[in-house]
Amino acid sequence: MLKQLRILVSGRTWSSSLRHCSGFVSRMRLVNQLKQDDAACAAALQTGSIFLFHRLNPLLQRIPNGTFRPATLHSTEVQAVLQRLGAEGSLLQDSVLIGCSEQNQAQFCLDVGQLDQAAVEEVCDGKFIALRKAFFLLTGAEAPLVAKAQALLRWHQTNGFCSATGQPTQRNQSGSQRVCSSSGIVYYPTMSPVVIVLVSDGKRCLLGRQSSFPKGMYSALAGFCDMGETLEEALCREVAEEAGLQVHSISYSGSQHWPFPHSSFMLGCHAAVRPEHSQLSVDHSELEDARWFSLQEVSAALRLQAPPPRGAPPPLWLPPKHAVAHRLIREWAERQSD
Ligand SMILES: NC(=O)C1=CN([C@@H]2O[C@H](COP(=O)(O)OP(=O)(O)OC[C@H]3O[C@@H](n4cnc5c(N)ncnc54)[C@H](O)[C@@H]3O)[C@@H](O)[C@H]2O)C=CC1
Ligand SMILES: [Mg+2]
Repeated sequence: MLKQLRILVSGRTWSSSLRHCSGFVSRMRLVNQLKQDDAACAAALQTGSIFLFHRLNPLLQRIPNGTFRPATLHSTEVQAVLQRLGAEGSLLQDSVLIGCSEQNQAQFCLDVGQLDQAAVEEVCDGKFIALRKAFFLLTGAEAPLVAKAQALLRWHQTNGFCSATGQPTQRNQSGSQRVCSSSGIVYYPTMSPVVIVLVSDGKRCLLGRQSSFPKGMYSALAGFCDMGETLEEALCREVAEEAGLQVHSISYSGSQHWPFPHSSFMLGCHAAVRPEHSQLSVDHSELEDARWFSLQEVSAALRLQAPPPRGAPPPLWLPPKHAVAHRLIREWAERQSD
């Protein structure tokens, strides 16, 4: 492991200090070092693994048990693909650092949108699949990494110019920042904070749906935080706006990065309303519908394994397992059953 680390950081002396660190600590320190040190990051790219995208769609491979995983190629394999398709080898340098594997191998992502999609798919034995669909197909732990990769690639594709001077911005080797070539202003990737809350009246939970959701799907209420708001203020405002309710007893559950529509930082909470104040007044400009659901209805939806067949009347359908909304709904159902 140390030998590998030394190669990755081109012999920098700090690698010896990692000898006493846990695997997790050494990985975090390696990623932090690679963000700051262009030469070390360029060296790590030569031995790293790469997640490929085509116009922000990740490359997935079907594995023998019928499930999907993101295709991860060694950088030498990506170079061979580029060569075979007649692309510039320097395209590899556009790779963006996304993390570090448990084997201390640096992980990158690269968008090959300028190459012919079908040709890359054939050479790599995979398919580029829209992230919304890929999110339902990926059951392993890689889904958050793929989401992070897409978010970073999108940020680079849309932040090529300084919003103060209009001049081009240049990225560092890892892609952790961009700097305006004229003013020196430094830009970092951004996320929008979103509060998401499962409201309960003690016996039932409140779920809503937007018209853009798949038929039958309901989720916890969510909304973007306004500038200057606390998490609690944003939560109370969103529930008041969308459902006409006043909540109390807010408790934090967990967070997640969510790549849609761009890059949101979801802050998941539970909250309560008094049963005598549970009369809904739904804002239909924001939500197509919002309703109270019983434990029985929610438990049945949690047991569903596959989407409802086309044409069948849709039962209650919940967001995918790795969405924080799913986690909030499951937590509520477990507490009710206790
Ligand atoms: N991971 C999960 O479990 C879930 C994630 N979500 C995500 O939460 C996000 C927010 O939920 P909504 O009910 O749509 O929010 P919302 O209730 O705040 O309404 C969306 C509107 O807010 C405005 N807005 C304010 N700041 C914005 C910003 N930074 N970016 C975009 N729009 C902004 C826009 O006018 C937009 O149409 C959604 O984009 C959705 O993808 C929603 C439910 C479940
Ligand atoms: Mg909303």
